Amino acid sequence: MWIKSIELFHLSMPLKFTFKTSQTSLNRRETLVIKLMDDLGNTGHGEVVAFNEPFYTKETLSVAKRKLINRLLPRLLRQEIKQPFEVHQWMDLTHPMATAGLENAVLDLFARRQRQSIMDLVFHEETSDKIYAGIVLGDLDSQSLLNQIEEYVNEGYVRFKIKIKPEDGYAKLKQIRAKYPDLMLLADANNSFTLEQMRDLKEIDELGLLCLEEPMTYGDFSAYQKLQAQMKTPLCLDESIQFIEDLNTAIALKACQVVNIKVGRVGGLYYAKQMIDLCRRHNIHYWVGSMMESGISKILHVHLASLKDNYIPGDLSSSRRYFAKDVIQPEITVQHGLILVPKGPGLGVEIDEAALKYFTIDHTIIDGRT
Ligand SMILES: O=C(O)CCC(=O)c1ccccc1C(=O)O
Ligand SMILES: [Mg+2]
Repeated sequence: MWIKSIELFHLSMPLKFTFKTSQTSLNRRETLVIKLMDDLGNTGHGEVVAFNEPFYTKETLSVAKRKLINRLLPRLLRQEIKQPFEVHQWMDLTHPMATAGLENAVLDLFARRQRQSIMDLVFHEETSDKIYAGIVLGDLDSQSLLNQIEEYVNEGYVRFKIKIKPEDGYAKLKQIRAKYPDLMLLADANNSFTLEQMRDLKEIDELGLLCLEEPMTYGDFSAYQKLQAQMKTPLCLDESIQFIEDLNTAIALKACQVVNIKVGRVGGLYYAKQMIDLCRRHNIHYWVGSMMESGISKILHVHLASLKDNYIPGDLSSSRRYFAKDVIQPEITVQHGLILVPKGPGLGVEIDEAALKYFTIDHTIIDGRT
């Protein structure tokens, strides 16, 4: 396969709500969309989901963009692509989200060209036709949390993740639990606790959470090891696991029981699959997160969540919860708590070109002469 044209769309999508975590506050989401076209006129899309500020991982959107324009994308025009994952032979993992966006676009293109779903191309196993959705709620006051949970439970959602910080995380979760004793509930602390707060952590441990995501400093596997030894609640790693080595270390130290898989964070579906294989071999649970992305990356995560041994429903909910409009057609919708997995070629959805254009704040054509 030869790639004939490459476009890069820098999107800015206003969020319908302010998303507050222990680390940041977001009211608009900027990402990059890579559009590739092959010699037969097929197209493929991938999204680069780095943030403007390095609050989550170190990679920023501006650095990822520069590297894609100057180095990575021009290379795609110079050689024949025989297999989608061969791009990893010449891309390193210094900017995993740039790498992932490029790989995802090549994969979508390759799969569409073969009239095959990306999941059939990459995983040779049975997948679900529909998956349970999951809501993520930011660090809101208790009353807003309770109101929103009620609203979403009434809409049919069954799984809730709450962003917490040490000051009031336990109090909020306790109130939710009191009202919803059987709700599928988890909490994400985004690195805001330390082992000094063991008393709070022990209290949280009594709430029957599905898991506790990233309580300790990221990458501090020895802190996770100590904490997991004292908690019944499975610890879940997200930002601490960026490379296969991180996962190997976590497994060796018994630092977690669960891993949140996000394609962008780990550098593409190639690495996500390796991590899933590793989790399966070591009886570590995995499930699928995501990061307030447009439908292009969200739907990829919906596909990944259609693997049948996901531990819990993912951070995957309707497009309209986040944005006034999405850039994919059909948008992601949730009915009776479920999302249908689109089974068509590639990502199984089309791009809404008008919406893509509407959200674009910068457009670059890569002609190979840069
Ligand atoms: O609603 C979503 O897309 C998931 C939100 C989420 O939890 C998140 C969003 C941005 C950055 C990091 C995280 C996280 O999982 O830690
Ligand atoms: Mg997280």
